[in-house]
Amino acid sequence: MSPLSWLWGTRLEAAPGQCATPCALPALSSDAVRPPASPRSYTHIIVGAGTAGCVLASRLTEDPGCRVLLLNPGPRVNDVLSRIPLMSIARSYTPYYAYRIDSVPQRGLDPPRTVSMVAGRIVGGSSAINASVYTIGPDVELDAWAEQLGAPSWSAASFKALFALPRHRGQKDDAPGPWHTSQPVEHLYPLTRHVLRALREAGVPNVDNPHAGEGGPVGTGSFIVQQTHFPDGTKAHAGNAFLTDSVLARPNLTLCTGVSVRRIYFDTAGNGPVCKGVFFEDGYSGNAFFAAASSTILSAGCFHTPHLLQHSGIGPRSLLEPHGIPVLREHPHIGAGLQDHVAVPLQFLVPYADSSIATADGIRAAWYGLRHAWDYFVHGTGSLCAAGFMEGAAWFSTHDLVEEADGSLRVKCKDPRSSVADIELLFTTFWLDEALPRYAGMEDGTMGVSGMLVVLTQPASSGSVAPSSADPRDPPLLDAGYLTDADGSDVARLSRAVKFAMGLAHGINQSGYTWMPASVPGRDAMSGAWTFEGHEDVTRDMKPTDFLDPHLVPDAAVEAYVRRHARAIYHGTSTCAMTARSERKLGVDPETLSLDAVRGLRVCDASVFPAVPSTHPQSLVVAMAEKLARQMRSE
Ligand SMILES: Cc1cc2nc3c(=O)[nH]c(=O)nc-3n(C[C@H](O)[C@H](O)[C@H](O)COP(=O)(O)OP(=O)(O)OC[C@H]3O[C@@H](n4cnc5c(N)ncnc54)[C@H](O)[C@@H]3O)c2cc1C
Repeated sequence: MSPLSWLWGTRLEAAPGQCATPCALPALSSDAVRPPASPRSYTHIIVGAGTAGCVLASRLTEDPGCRVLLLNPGPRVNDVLSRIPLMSIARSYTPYYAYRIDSVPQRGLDPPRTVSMVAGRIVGGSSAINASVYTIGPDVELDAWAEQLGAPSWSAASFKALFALPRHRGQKDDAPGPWHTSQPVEHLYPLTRHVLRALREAGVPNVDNPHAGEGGPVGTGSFIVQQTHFPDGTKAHAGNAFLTDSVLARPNLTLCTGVSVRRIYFDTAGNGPVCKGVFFEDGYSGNAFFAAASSTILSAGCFHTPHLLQHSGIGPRSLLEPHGIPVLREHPHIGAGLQDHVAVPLQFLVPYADSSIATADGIRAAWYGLRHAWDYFVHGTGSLCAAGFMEGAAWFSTHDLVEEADGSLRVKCKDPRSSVADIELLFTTFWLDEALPRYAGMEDGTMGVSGMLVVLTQPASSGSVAPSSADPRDPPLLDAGYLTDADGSDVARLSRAVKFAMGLAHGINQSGYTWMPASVPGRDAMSGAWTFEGHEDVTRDMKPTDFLDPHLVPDAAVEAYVRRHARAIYHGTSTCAMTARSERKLGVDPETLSLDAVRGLRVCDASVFPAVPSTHPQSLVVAMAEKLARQMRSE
């Protein structure tokens, strides 16, 4: 490989030979509503070369008799930055690589505000720009879905062989498929060690490998995060793990990048709509094209899959008619049910050397970069492997939180493998604000910053995806419905978890390690003010570390902080959810992933999950796509 291609990789945007670029198909007028007389035809069209789409394309084309067209708006990118886990996530801020759509103002937040919702645009989709965290949910969660859906194939036992099992560094690489995961960080920042000890003492056991052992992955435990990496430390995502150069060279696979599907074409002549193909548009020339197939799979992700269906006349009448979109088949649930993990960031000051602050600190950044580049390129380890600077994590259920006689909160869980966590704590050695502030307290350069995300992984709230206009090019209206559940359970559980987290921080400070509050309830990170609104009398005599003492912090201050600071962590799901076969409620069939009452169309991406899973979703998206591909090949 030449140094230049090592740096830049090969960008497939319309590469001759590998991409039947739109120019190889006859262009149509941009307002064409009917397909040409003899369109180019494929066995399957896959809409979206994202996480699920890449797996499906790779597996389906193992059968040489099947011809697949894979369509994606963004290019295939394999330059050096896309391979370094820490750098690849930074691309989630750039429109060329990622969609960033502002939600409608979230009325559950105070004050109501928009929240940026992010999804991958390049080949590999969100898996190519995400934080690489690899988690498999507890068996009991999938088993509950299987029962709720009346679909035995969703049980944990049928998924078991489809998950990549994480290995530790140094272990033999025996991953069953192309998807690899590992615990990349060999040296831990001191904070992570303190946090793991504090968690253990508070009842959350330290687990070496949460995915190993009998009875499935743990639902209550604390550990070093596992991330999707190849053995050399390079980021593994669906695009580079499943769509390798040799897969792309298959004559029966056509990857077409730089194009967006604008409408699904249905034949309505017979008994119900039958999907016959898709209209798509070249993002560069604006030309429109049509391709036909007997089977179309929508894998455009939880925002764009329902949006595309709605613009094709499949969705709730009440959302389509105001925009003049003709209703082909009313599907009241398409676009409903958007769920996401919602997170509350707490931020702390730590000794400068125990933080990754140096990466953003002028001349020190160069030295830091060189030191960590050495670790990464020579040993395949270190901070550049830890996307989001995440080292430690913990899961537990708020049902297991009990208040001790001294008022502190502890986790008491009888069987760590039989619980489904509704809280995840994620520890980072960096700040968590998108605005990258300099916190009050860091001015003299002796302190760095670290963060903890308190994540609600089983929210009761949900929202929706809806068309914003008659034009499918306009981004959808996204409403995540954060913290809007009627009985307020989301805020209540998050607040309890924030109190537990503050107790951890308080204990760490008391043990002698400096973990000072920077942004916590009662502390305004930017102004440096310490106060509880309406409780100024309490605040007056409090030292900074007292603001971590859950006994001194009023519940109302914690709840106010939760509503003020809650943010997305981009795990959206459930906008075209599977529904139980017995219920006869229109949705996606759990056994075949076909859309009810429509023929020739399946949905395979995070939008089909009946609810957001309790752990990070990419492992389940990949396993589901593997499962569907096996099933389709045996049909
Ligand atoms: C910033 C970020 C960090 C995350 N971190 C983690 C993590 O650490 N661990 C984890 O497990 N999960 C994480 N996630 C979530 C996880 O990556 C997603 O849940 C998962 O990858 C979704 O897969 P998908 O196949 O449903 O959709 P995607 O992977 O998003 O794929 C959708 C594809 O469809 C394409 N598309 C969209 N519209 C059209 C159209 N009109 N025509 C054709 N193609 C179209 C898109 O370009 C994209 O390639 C993160 C997500 C983000 C955004």
